[in-house]
Amino acid sequence: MAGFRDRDKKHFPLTDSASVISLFKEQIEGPNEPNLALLSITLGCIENALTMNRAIPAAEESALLRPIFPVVDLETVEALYAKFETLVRGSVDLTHYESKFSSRELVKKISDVVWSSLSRSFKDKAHLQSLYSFLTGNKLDCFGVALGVVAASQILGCNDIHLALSEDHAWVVFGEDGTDTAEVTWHGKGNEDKRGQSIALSVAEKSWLYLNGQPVICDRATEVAALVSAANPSINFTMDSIEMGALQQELLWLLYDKGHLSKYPMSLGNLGDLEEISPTPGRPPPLQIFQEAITVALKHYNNHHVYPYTYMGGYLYRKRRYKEAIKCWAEASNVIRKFNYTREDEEIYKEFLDIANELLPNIVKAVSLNPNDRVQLNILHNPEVYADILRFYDGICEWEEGSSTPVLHVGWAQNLTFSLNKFDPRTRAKIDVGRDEDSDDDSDKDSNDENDNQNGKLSKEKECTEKSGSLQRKDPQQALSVVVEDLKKEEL
Ligand SMILES: CC1(C)CN=C(N2CCN(c3ncnc4sc(C(F)(F)C(F)(F)F)cc34)CC2)S1
Repeated sequence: MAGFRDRDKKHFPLTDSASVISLFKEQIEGPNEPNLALLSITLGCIENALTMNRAIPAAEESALLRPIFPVVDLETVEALYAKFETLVRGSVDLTHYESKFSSRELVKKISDVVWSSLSRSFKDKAHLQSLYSFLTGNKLDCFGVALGVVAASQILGCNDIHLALSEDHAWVVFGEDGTDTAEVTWHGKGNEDKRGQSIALSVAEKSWLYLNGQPVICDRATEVAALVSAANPSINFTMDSIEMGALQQELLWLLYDKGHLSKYPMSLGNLGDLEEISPTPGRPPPLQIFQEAITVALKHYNNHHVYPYTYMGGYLYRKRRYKEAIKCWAEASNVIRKFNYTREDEEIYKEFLDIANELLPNIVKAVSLNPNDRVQLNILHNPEVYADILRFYDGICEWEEGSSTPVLHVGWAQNLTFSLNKFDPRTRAKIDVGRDEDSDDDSDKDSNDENDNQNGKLSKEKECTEKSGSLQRKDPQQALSVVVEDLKKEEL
């Protein structure tokens, strides 16, 4: 049972990042499980002090120089913790729930306790992810509600209730073997919340939002990693708190060294981004951390996570390593093609739209401006790069196939042709799209069709042929130009 123990209290008042690190270190090392409410309140209090109302009036120029780490008093944290504990224990009468393991009704009740305390103001601002925000402002974002439910569960002694994380949604798992699932928060804008409902396999099977049944299932230490990862050092659109970013970075390395990021690709991505901003001496370079996230996704999540590839692709793009960035985006597309697009997948749609309609065209423009740039080895004459761009688009076409909602529109086609036409025709002739030689025995293809049909996904050949006449994918450029024609017709 979590509680605010004397061993926790001895760290206070927290006066610098070292004291925060030692509090988290002791909490993670045990012997008791880390107290999520205590850590979320504490980190939220520090984030609030370091990022809110930081507009520095010119008169206080010296403020820019003076260290501003806030002092976190025991009284402040203890009062907020007691408020949360009173709310939770006062609202949930555990005598109504006799079972050793949690029931769906109990999970829904705990979710209702957090939910009913929320103010109605809009919830997609920053800094709404901690219990500090909940207890001082009755505001939480969708992640914060899920974390609050798990922190409340811990206070109630429901140690089977744990956080489940996809790349854009959070829910809980519970029950005897931890495989029951329940929505506890909302998702996106204008979607009715489904709190209390299970993440039925039918929904999870093909949608990116639920990662096809491959979410990150947290234990208490991974839940600490999630609340640390969710910390937000930004002061405003253009400025970050250096102190908050450094604290988040040190906490992530503490969790990394204890193995608590080893099944959490996004937290490794966050760490890689922080290392790019401010490298820690003696630690691996960002690229190695991003590679580790990809390896985790391959090993533990059957390569169903997109973000490990877009973390690395974004980094390589910023370093102007365009050939490698495009390779990463082709790999990201190789993941998304396994899903069917649904209307709640907007976040990843925007990610691919940005790559296709901003980043790729920027690269093609940049390298065509100075074709003799030895560094770029003029990627417009590199058949591998051209093939990767085709793979990138092919994955998005396959993502759309069998989906309830269309993905592509003529804007995509315009950018597609802009990017592809910049490649030298001889280069385009050099690639092999791996089309099958005309084989006599079509049985395996039929069986493929059959399997594909079962998953509601027609085979690429069949769908592509149907979509664009008797196309035999002789020439990829022809294939794409036919798809482009179709899209233009649809637009008219
Ligand atoms: C390559 C990128 C565009 C750069 N940042 C990315 N992030 C930033 C951090 N981020 C995250 N980083 C750590 N953990 C989580 S859990 C989570 C979520 F499940 F969606 C939740 F909880 F609903 F918000 C999101 C998320 C979301 C993805 S992906």
